[in-house]
Amino acid sequence: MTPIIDVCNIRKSFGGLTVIDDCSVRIAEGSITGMIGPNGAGKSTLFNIIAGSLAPDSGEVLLDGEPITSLPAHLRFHKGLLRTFQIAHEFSHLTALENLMMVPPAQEGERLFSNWLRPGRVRREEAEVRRRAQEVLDFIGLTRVRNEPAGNLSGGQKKLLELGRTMMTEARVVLLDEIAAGVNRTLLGDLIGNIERLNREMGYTFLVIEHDMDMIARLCDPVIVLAEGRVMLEGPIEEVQSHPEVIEAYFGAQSA
Ligand SMILES: Nc1ncnc2c1ncn2[C@@H]1O[C@H](COP(=O)(O)OP(=O)(O)OP(=O)(O)O)[C@@H](O)[C@H]1O
Repeated sequence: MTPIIDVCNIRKSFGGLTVIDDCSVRIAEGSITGMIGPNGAGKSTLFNIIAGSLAPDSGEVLLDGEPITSLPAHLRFHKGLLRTFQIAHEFSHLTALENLMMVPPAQEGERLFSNWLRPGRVRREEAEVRRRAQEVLDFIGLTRVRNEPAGNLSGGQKKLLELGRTMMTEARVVLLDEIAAGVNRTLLGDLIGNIERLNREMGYTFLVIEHDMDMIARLCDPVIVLAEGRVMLEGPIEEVQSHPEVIEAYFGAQSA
């Protein structure tokens, strides 16, 4: 397999507590890889280390074979590695369409100098961004609410819009952290359908942390089980779900 993300021997402690313990993970290009594990297993910490919002104590993260361990999150973003975020508070008054239009980095319209020197070009680029944003709304099925402030959207619609924001960039690897939480079943179906289409039609690789096992089962292959900051097991969901140690550590812990 060709790993697009290669996490090598990562360690991370908080105070005296070792949270990620010599952990190595490879994410295959073009996969939708799930990550599960009991509460406190270190999933979010590892995510933050991959996304660049947290520095490991040691170890290396590679993107396409290139070390990115010391790159800040915004530079990883420009390389196509990004995570979805809740629509930030300051964007909640902007419409769904405007939220998408805010995404492209280095918009010409934001540069005073180029505004002044090349207003025609700025207008053309803005029209192009608007057209792209409209296409994204059509793709994710939110055309109906294009002019609604994002703050008025339902939880599920906000998640779809977050996913849409990744389509306004040159995303290659998208990290999804608990996006099923608080989403009704119908919209969850839309969300899953869109993730599959982005994977199939646009070649996105996804890494998905999720407590919703139904979503993991429908979407992810392989599934990585993290426990106590290490990979306990990796494989297809059927294999993972029937593994005695996983039942004990994860499903046992959940049903307890
Ligand atoms: N900034 C921090 N400072 C101190 N301890 C932290 C910090 N971030 C995480 N931890 C601790 O690290 C451990 C792993 O947390 P993490 O959030 O990565 O686990 P998780 O697998 O994502 O859990 P959950 O499924 O509950 O979200 C926990 O014991 C948590 O309390």
